[in-house]
Amino acid sequence: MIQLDGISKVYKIRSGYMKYHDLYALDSISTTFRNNVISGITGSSGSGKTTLANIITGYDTDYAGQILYNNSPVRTAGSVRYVFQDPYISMNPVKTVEWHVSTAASINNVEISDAIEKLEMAGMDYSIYKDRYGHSLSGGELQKLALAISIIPEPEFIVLDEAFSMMDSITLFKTLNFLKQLKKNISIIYIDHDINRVAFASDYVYILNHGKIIEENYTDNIMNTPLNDFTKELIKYSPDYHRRI
Ligand SMILES: Nc1ncnc2c1ncn2[C@@H]1O[C@H](COP(=O)(O)OP(=O)(O)OP(=O)(O)O)[C@@H](O)[C@H]1O
Repeated sequence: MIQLDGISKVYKIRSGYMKYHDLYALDSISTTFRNNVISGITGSSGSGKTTLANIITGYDTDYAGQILYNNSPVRTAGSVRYVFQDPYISMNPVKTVEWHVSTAASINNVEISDAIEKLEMAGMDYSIYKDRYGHSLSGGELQKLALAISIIPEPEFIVLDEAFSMMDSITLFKTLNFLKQLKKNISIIYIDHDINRVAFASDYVYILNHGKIIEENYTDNIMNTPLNDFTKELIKYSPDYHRRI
């Protein structure tokens, strides 16, 4: 369980010569991400999703408020893994798939056969991909590899920040269904700006707007009886063939 208590993140934005104003990327967020569920976070561009992911994963430590990981302010090493938006940054382009998998296995003291199994579960055939270099993989393939690497150590939580944005719809469908198997062992925070994708994958949904959680609820409640006007807009304007103009 990850509990956030009054998390705020302020950027100083230059607004003229020697003049600055405060931008609240996150504004006093208090909530809980429970174990063994898929928690979906959505909201418009700039609403604070990546900022929140950076803080939960310990990537950004410059914030106000407190975070508790299973009731402790100290995050156990490796207990929360982060899958970034951009796999071209997180995966090494001049190393092979075999190198990525074996390195993740040895760093985390995992049998190579178990690490390969994780890759296969994430939808990559090891025998086909093992000699491929990072630079030769497509964005979607790299994103599958990044997901597999994140689950090799069996962390308590993974935080997926737009981590499947380059996948085609069939691969995405299979990957989101795979998350549903994963959640038995790994708790998941899934961030996506598309509320329909978040609703498809998640048990519980958090709506971020201007750095605040303006609504959170079980997925069916959010999608069928949204309370906040902004949530209603996110649903209304999410692209859907049946409502095309
Ligand atoms: N390093 C920075 N300096 C100043 N402002 C920043 C910085 N990083 C983010 N911001 C601002 O903080 C706010 C939240 O940004 P964040 O990247 O968390 O949004 P987001 O919801 O992830 O957006 P997107 O869906 O477009 O990735 C935005 O207004 C952004 O411009």
